[in-house]
Amino acid sequence: MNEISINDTTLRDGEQAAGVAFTVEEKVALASLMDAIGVQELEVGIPAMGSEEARAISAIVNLDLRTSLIGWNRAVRSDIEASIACGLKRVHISIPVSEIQIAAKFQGNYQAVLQRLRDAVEFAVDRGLYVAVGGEDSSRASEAFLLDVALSVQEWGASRFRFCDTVGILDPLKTSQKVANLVGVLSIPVEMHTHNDFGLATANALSGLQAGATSVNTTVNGLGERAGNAALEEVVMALKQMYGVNLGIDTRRLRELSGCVARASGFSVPPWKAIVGENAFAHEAGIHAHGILKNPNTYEPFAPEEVGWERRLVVGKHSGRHLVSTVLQQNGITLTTEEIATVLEAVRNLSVQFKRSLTVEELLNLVPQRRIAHGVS
Ligand SMILES: CC(=O)SCCNC(=O)CCNC(=O)[C@H](O)C(C)(C)COP(=O)(O)OP(=O)(O)OC[C@H]1O[C@@H](n2cnc3c(N)ncnc32)[C@H](O)[C@@H]1OP(=O)(O)O
Ligand SMILES: O=C(O)CCC(=O)C(=O)O
Repeated sequence: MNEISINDTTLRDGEQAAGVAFTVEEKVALASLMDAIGVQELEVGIPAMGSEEARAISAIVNLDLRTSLIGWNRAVRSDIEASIACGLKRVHISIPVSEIQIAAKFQGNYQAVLQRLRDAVEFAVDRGLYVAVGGEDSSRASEAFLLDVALSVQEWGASRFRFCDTVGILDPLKTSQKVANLVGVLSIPVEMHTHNDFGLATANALSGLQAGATSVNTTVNGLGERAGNAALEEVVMALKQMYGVNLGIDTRRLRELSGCVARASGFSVPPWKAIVGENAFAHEAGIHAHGILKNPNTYEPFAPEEVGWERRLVVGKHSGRHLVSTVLQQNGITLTTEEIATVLEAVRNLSVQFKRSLTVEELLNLVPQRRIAHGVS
């Protein structure tokens, strides 16, 4: 793979998730944390929204972070002026490229789309801005028109083209073909923007990178429109672990970042969420726990500490005698094989009754009293 960089859009597409509204303070805190962690670029929001949004973007600009900051704009001069007013030096200009979008927004007039885009790109380039262009709904666009738009903006002075799978309808193979075609004709870098409507956002983002894209839009926790975007933590860890690409991001703080975004967005992370979910490194099942106790690599793709977690072994309905006896021994109790079997039976019954795993205290309460006295003495 080529050199890759992250352009995280938690503060733009992430915040577009229905029901999410960050305060100025939250946007500033999240930008600062992502900067501290080493995310290379942040799409900070939409200056044309004005009021609080513009205030938040200006406040982030004033932090003078190491990370590059880019604002999202329509192909409209006043949007770009709003970005300039916030102090941004980099603008992303979006334009619909599929037939369905152009019909809905530009009465099917392709020439008008190109004209408006040219006007916006040249307006921004003339003002000395770094200009990136996004082909909204690239995945449903005709290949000829997509290439026409991408080559045109390259000629007009844009420095990057974003391939958007706006409604998340691609699979990794189709993504690879479409992105390879684009990369093949462009000399400017291609950025991936993928949505998760079929649960393929991360896979498609990685596929685009393998096909030659060099920048990727992510959001923390996969937050974003509808089913969300490619998750920062998934893309970063997949690149690191599967492809040996280290982006220089402090992955040990990914869990902390996830918690901050969960709190600010008001949406908690499901326990089974890859990388940052609370069960990502928890083991209850007997066969798994037995394996983990011998060698954690049996059931963990990488060490939990790498992303800020600790391994958890929990006793519950699916546990076996190895885990139960290990936890008891850690608490000074050694039981006979028969006694372990009895405790295990009780663990199963209680877990079903409680509909959850047991605390260590609850496990100890299942041990015959005389053994506890014996074990502790
Ligand atoms: C796929 C994506 O995620 S795209 C990003 C979407 N994000 C958002 O919409 C969140 C922020 N949006 C907003 O705050 C508002 O929509 C604003 C400020 C951008 C515009 O607000 P309003 O003027 O009230 O317009 P409204 O949102 O109702 O309609 C969108 C207008 O933008 C036009 N438009 C949509 N995309 C583009 C584009 N890429 N370039 C130029 N014009 C566009 C629409 O055709 C419509 O124009 P019209 O008013 O002439 O019919
Ligand atoms: O940047 C663009 O052009 C649109 C990005 C986007 O949010 C999308 O396509 O879903």
